[in-house]
Amino acid sequence: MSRLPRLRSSSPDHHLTSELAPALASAAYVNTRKRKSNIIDEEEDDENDSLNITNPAHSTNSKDDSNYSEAQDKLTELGAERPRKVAAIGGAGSSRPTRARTVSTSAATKGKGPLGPSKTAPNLNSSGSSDKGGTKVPTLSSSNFGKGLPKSALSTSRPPLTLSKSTTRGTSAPPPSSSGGRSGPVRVPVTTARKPPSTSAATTTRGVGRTLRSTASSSSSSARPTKPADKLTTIQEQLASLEAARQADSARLAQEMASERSKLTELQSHQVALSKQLTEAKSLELNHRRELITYADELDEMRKKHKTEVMELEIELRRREREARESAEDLRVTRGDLDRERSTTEHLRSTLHTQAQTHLTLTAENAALKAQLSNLQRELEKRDEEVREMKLEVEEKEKRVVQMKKEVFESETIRRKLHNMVLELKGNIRVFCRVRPVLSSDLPSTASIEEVEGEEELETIKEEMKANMAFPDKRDHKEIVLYSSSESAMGNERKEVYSFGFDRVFEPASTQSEVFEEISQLAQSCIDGYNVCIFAYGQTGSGKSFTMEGGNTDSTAGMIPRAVEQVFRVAEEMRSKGWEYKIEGQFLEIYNESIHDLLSTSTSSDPSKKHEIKHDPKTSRTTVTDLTVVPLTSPSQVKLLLARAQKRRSVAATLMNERSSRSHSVFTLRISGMMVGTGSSPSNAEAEGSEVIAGTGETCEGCLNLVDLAGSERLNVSFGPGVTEKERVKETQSINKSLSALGDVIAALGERGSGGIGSGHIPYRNSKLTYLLQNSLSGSSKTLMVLNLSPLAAHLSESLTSLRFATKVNNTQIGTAKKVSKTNS
Ligand SMILES: Nc1ncnc2c1ncn2[C@@H]1O[C@H](COP(=O)(O)OP(=O)(O)OP(=O)(O)O)[C@@H](O)[C@H]1O
Repeated sequence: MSRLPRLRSSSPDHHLTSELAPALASAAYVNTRKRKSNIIDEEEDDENDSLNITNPAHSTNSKDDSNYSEAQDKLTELGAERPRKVAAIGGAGSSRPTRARTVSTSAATKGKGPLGPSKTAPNLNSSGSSDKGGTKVPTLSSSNFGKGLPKSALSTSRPPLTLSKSTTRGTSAPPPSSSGGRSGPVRVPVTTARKPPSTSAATTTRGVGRTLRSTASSSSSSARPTKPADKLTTIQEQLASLEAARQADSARLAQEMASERSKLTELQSHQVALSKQLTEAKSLELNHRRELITYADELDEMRKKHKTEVMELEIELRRREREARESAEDLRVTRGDLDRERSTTEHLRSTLHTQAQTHLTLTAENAALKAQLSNLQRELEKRDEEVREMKLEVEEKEKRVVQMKKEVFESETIRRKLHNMVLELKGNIRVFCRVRPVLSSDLPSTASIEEVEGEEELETIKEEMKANMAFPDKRDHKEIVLYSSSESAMGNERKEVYSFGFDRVFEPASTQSEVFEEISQLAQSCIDGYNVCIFAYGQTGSGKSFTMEGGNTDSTAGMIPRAVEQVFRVAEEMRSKGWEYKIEGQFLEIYNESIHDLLSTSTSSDPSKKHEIKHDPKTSRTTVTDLTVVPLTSPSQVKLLLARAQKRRSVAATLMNERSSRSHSVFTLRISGMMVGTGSSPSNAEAEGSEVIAGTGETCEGCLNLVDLAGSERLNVSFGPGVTEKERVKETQSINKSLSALGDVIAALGERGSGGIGSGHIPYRNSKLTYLLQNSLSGSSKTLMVLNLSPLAAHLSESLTSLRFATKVNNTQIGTAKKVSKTNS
């Protein structure tokens, strides 16, 4: 860049223009004259054709004028072109030469810019159009022409030549630049400036010819009839004047041609010199342009490099700024952390202070605790000593427990013996008497409850219905007295008193639990391995079923559920004493001397099933074939069995009406026990942790029979309307047979026990009932008969019969009961 001014100063415009202008002007002039001469020749030919007049002088003048004009244009062009090129180099700076030339050309065409009209253009005076004068010849003014040309070329004594500006040239040539401030040369358009003068001259010449011809023709046409000779004379005069003028011009032009030729020679030598200078200038310009290109390339390179560096610096700057921001953020965070750390440190200091105080306190407490610990250790040692002593004591006591258990076992055996002795002393067959209360159902239909107004009246009626009974033994409850009055044959009232004594008499107000309290001893005997048989004897409606089965509530539960409950309870108690028990139950009915299974799950009784009674003399065990035997695991299970049996009896009752009153039902509870010892069985929970007592293997099997006998009445009072005579007779015979057989068996047992006659035979086989209860009625069993009595006076006779039968049984000595047991040892 710094070298550019130097280039501009070394090539000033004015210097190059002053050197080139003369040579260019002469060269342009020669070329222009050559071309112009050809054009003039052509125009002269045209004029000669139209006028048929040959005028060499005029031809020469026209050719010279046009050549001069063209040379002037060429000079103008050359003079304008050189400064333009130099100006382009100096002014454009970095612009390339070729490009500058192109721009200059277009600008010259438009007549604008540095290549506008040159200063020489205004010097070309236009001295009017040839159209006006018609004969005016264009002249070149020497004063104007001298500018821009070498003085040597203009110093000729050539007459002033006035270049008449034609209308065509004036309108087509561009006007002088209005920007006047520009000092560059104005280029005259070459194309338009070259031809119009000659064309104008030719046109003028041709116009003159045509004018002459038209004038001649018009004058000849108009004057011919009048003065043709005058016209011809006028024309000849004009021709003469024209010829004189032409000759003068020819002479002048010849002189000028000579001077022009010498100028041409001089100009050619100048042209050669200028060509050399031009070549040198071009090479210099080329070098400068190369340098410029090189500098421009270097400049571009430097600019790119600079731009790259600037960009890198900007990136670096942004990176530094970002790092600065990050550093500032880190600094802020670090300050925050530092503040927090300071506060934490403060807090820790205060905590440390507190901890130090706490440490002192704890140290003091620790010392105290150590002292306390040593005390506790001493105490612990003392306690350990005590524990050891207590362990020894426990061991001693455990030994005592084992010893006591053995004593319990032995005492249990003794208890059983004593219990059995007590029962034997009481008698192996005992009789209880129970009188049921008067029920609302006992009231006559004429005195139903609804009709009875008050409780007292009801009680009064009940008292009136009662038989005259008394229970004089208020201490032992063993006596019942019945009073009856009858008329004798003489008509006198005969009062009779019947006193009966039994093992226990239960008044109407007695409860189920009071009755069972006496019976429970027999249940205990059953668990101990004795066969027990409990009868409920009495007329229909006397309360046999109530006594044996009872009601649905716990308070009204009968002997069967209570006995079962007690058996389970005692069996559980005996478990801790080394005894394991298995309990089974069966429930059958004897009706018309045939056995029916009341626990069968079939809906109807199978007549094909014949239940037979079998006795095992070795085990003294009685079994009934095809009878359902249910293992019992809980007392509540018995209630379900009783309900099932009741259901089957109800089904049978629909067929035979009140069959329960006309049949014997026997519930048998079979209890099998074994002395397995303690700890030998996982189910013996109480033995865990205690010393194991080996089982003796002793077994026992008891059988508890709870019998609800058929109604003992011998009259047909309770038979229903649906019972046929034959059935009635058969039922009555069966009941009488079985009950009398029972009485016979008891009587036979009594006789054998007392050593009387017929002691050898016991008629068990006379009825199914006695045969079934053979082992429970023999001397090896305990038998209890509960006599149920109706309290009603209407049933007094039957009550007396029952009391007499019971007394007979009660007076029987069956013998000594035997325990059914085996000992492995
Ligand atoms: N001690 C009593 N206390 C209250 N009610 C009783 C008592 N004894 C019996 N009964 C009632 O008397 C009625 C007859 O009793 P139950 O059916 O037991 O007589 P039964 O002798 O068994 O007659 P059947 O021989 O016809 O079976 C029943 O309604 C019963 O509830």
